[in-house]
Amino acid sequence: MLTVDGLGKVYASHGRRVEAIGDLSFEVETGSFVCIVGPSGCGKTTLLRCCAGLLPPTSGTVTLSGSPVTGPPEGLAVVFQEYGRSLFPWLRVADNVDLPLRAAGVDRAERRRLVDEALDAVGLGDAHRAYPWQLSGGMQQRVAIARAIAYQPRVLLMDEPFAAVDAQTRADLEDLVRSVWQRLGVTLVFVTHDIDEAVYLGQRVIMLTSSPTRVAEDLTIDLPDERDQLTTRGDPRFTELRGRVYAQIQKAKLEGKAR
Ligand SMILES: Nc1ncnc2c1ncn2[C@@H]1O[C@H](COP(=O)(O)OP(=O)(O)OP(=O)(O)O)[C@@H](O)[C@H]1O
Repeated sequence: MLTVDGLGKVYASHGRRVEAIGDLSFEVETGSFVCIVGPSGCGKTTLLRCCAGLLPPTSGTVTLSGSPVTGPPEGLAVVFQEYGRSLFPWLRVADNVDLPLRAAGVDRAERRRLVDEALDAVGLGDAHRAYPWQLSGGMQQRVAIARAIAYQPRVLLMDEPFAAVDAQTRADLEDLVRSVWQRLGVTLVFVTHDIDEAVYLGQRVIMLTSSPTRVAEDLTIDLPDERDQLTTRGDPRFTELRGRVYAQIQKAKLEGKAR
């Protein structure tokens, strides 16, 4: 279980004070898939960074399986939006995927197996020896996902990972992430500004208000577990759910402007 309890974050530098997160509390059950949406600048990245132990909260706590998160916890992986900056350009694809396993002290044979398996899973079984800059944006993001999968995390945090790829690649990557989640049983927290994506992917969608951020609504996505781009997105219930999320985000934006 990942628990965010009374989380607050204020950035203060050079005399400027930004209350990015007001007071956030929610729980993510082990093995579940939760999407987080909210207006631009409402603190989604800040929230993920606090969950990943990369940023200390100003108030409140994040706990993972009962232990307070005070630094990057073991068994947690993050996939960021900027794949271009998250891969090392001087390392080949396989070495990029291998890096966290090496750091974790996994033995050589096991590392090779995990790297092969992860690259196969993302459809890059033939790209081991390529450099990241030789690949398209979508392929680079696949490498970043492979690196996270190979590490076999218990918790995977994804921060707008498909924002910079084209629509077709994005649909493929969405399905890839759902299949990885189903196969690995990982706890997945996925931040996106795309309402349709959140409803398509998640079992729950947590909607945030504008800064200072709170939970506006925590919506259960009661669509069948087996999802595909055509049937699911054509389901009248999908349209209802996306309408509800859209209305909530519009409300949050208007309230943000009125503040
Ligand atoms: N390092 C920082 N120092 C000062 N202010 C910051 C810092 N990082 C973020 N902020 C501010 O905190 C607020 C929330 O930023 P954050 O990036 O978490 O939002 P977001 O919801 O992820 O945004 P977007 O949807 O546009 O990606 C913004 O007002 C931003 O300017």
